[in-house]
Amino acid sequence: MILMKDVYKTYSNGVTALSGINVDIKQGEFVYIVGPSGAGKSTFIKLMYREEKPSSGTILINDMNLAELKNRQIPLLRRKIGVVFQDFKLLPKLTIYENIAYALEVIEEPQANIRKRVMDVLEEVGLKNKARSIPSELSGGEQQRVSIARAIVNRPQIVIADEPTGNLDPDTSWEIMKTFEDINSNGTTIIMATHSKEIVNTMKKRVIAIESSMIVRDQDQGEYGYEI
Ligand SMILES: Nc1ncnc2c1ncn2[C@@H]1O[C@H](COP(=O)(O)OP(=O)(O)OP(=O)(O)O)[C@@H](O)[C@H]1O
Repeated sequence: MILMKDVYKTYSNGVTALSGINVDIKQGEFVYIVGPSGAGKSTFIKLMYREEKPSSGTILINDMNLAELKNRQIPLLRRKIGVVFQDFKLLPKLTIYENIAYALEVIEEPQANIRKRVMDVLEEVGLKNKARSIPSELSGGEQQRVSIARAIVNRPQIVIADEPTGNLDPDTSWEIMKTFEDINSNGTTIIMATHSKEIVNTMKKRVIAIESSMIVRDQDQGEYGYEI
């Protein structure tokens, strides 16, 4: 379902962020990406949703080869993948409803379906009563739940998250992790970069560790493995 074969990524400034990456992630897996700052985790994630292109190698997402993907095909990929960021990336002037509806409008979902789909997903994350609020009226944890709702409103097969609890306190982080577990229990693949030792060690999922641009560990029911 997600396959990387001999993937390299060197940025235009000459920094090699990934070298010789080989990985195979099956539908329904929950995978943590761990490793020191600057190791290449965000780059690994950006390659999967085609924010960045590999310098060489093959990346297959459901048989779609991202290295060969044309720009006009990117919306097709984004229907399969939802993305959640540390800083939420909500549009500050739009309501919660509009923020989520926007994700459906850009993929040209028929208007008639949008209202029901947005309200359904807001119910799933427990924020139906916040539909008319704007992001600054919500707590950090609520804003992150909105961004998760936006990521899953297309019912993607894969959700990728780059340090989604990085700006949240421990209790709120656990609520967010519960939401990700619920999404995963419906068969959605989750790939999450994190610096949270406590979360990784408690959840006992597959752990891929990246150090200095290479995968140095790939364990089922793995541990965080670093002191901080
Ligand atoms: N757009 C870019 N242009 C040039 N170099 C970059 C770019 N993005 C990242 N890098 C470099 O690539 C390397 C890997 O960065 P990356 O952001 O993937 O690391 P990371 O493991 O996600 O780090 P962190 O845990 O701090 O978020 C770093 O040396 C970084 O400076």
